[in-house]
Amino acid sequence: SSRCAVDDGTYSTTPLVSFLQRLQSEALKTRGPNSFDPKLYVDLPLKKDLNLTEAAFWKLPRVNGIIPANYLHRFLEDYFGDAGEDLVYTEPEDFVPEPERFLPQVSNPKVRAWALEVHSLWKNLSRRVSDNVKNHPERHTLLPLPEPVIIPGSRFREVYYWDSYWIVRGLLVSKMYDTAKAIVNNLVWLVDSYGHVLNGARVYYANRSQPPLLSSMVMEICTRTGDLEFVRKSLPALIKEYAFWNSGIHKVTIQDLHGNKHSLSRYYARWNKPRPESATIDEEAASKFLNDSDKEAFFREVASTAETGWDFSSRWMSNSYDLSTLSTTSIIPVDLNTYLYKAELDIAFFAQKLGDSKTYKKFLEASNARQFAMRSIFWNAEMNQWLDYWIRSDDCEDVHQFDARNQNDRIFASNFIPIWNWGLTSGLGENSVIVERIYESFLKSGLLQPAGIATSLVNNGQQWDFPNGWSPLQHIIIQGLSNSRSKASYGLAQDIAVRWIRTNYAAYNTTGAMHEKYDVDGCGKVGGGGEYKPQTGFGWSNGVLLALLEQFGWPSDRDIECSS
Ligand SMILES: OC[C@H]1O[C@H](O[C@H]2O[C@H](CO)[C@@H](O)[C@H](O)[C@H]2O)[C@H](O)[C@@H](O)[C@@H]1O
Repeated sequence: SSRCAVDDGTYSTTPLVSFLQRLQSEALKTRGPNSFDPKLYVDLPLKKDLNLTEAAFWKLPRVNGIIPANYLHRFLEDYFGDAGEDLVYTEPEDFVPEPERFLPQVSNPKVRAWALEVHSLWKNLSRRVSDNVKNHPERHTLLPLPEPVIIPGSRFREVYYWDSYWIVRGLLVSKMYDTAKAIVNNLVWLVDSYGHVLNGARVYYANRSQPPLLSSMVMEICTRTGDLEFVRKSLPALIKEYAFWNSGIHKVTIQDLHGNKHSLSRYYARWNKPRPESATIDEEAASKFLNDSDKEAFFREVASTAETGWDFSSRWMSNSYDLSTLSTTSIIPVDLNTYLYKAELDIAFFAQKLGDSKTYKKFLEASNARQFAMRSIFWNAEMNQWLDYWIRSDDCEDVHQFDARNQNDRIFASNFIPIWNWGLTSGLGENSVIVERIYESFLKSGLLQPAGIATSLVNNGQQWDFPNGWSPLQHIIIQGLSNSRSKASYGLAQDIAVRWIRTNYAAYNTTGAMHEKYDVDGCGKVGGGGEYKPQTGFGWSNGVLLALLEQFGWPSDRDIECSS
């Protein structure tokens, strides 16, 4: 990992988070590692003030340094509410059981009935922040978002940044425009308060963000509703968030072989300690590092990987099987820059609509520059894919010199994320030829599996690796393939959508739930691996399912069951 000195303005933690982390570590000693979820403890709301709670905690008896289980249990009951209790159920005001003209192209009765069930799941995932949080913010790690929220589900009891994009996509299919706007308004509130959208709406997530898709949410809502007033209100936050990703530690300058200097962005958390929500796990993982500065560097890589949304994946490791080789801050990622290119185009579009020609021009130029940069640094003409670029760990220069050997030629779904925006291929050759090459490259990559697109080809037990397939990645690549204007590519998009919908359906029938991730190795299999138990609910999977059903429909004579 990178050892270059960087002034990153590392975030300070709050007394509440420090205390809850201490509680988490004591609870692990008492309860043992089986089924232990460290996040639970940092989500607990306090019933009384922190000083009273801490005083009672220090008075608890310890036997051989361990708090006895019955004492811990009583302490938790007396001093804390349940995790998640600070968000209360609320019926979304714009929810109706069957919206008018809901999925008109889905005529198969089984699929229709299921789609309506998935639509009704928005009610399960709908919450508002309880008044307790507004009255006593210092007793909660939850942030007091002003408007109703949709959560991913299960242990993810709070709003997440990039999940929200696919939740918005699904809400738009469900015609829940006000709920979709409320989600964006909450994220705008986070930008106003913190200067960026947080990984999630908890104080312990303030040290990092997640893949930046806020402008894309505004764009989808604007396209559906034509609400320019909503765009006008959101635009300043989009511009402010853009600056966060394009300055300071997130900005990287690299000079290509022709002497052109390019500005690209990377993930970089302002944190070099264990993640509070997984502190016991991070401490254990870091125990193999002997000195403090190596530990700090490792914790920084861990938190920065959480910022990527791909936590964790061989994509960020120099040794695919060894988490201690995480090098995220030394990687310039293809997907992040694709999202930022999209943000530049979105902001330019909004500015033009609102008559702000200066902003329009500035962001259009920025998008052209990033297009050029991505072509120069990421594109690999032999593989016909875009590859993440690794900065060598001993390269501490302000301007890095491009070296083609530093492109990471391992195969990941992210190597195809730029097809979300075919504008990024401009300058790569004649459009239909390049589409054909990328299409062939994708087919040969090994990523396409019986039940969808695998995240990578490495089966190392990490959740953003083989054999897991994730809804957001399916959706982006399907969107890209279907937007290429090539018939073959559209056919492939539809084929992947059918595989994905079938596997979601089969798993729903056997487990009664929508899942956070799926195993694409076979139809109906749910995903696994990683540091926490697989979760259900699930915001982005519901959103992607509804969006795909809207785009491709489901005719009455097409089977929904897994084909043998
Ligand atoms: O608690 C561990 C980590 O959990 C989150 O990451 C995963 O769930 C998120 C919500 O669905 C999703 O956005 C992310 O892509 C998943 O990997 C959280 O975002 C991490 O910061 C956290 O450490």
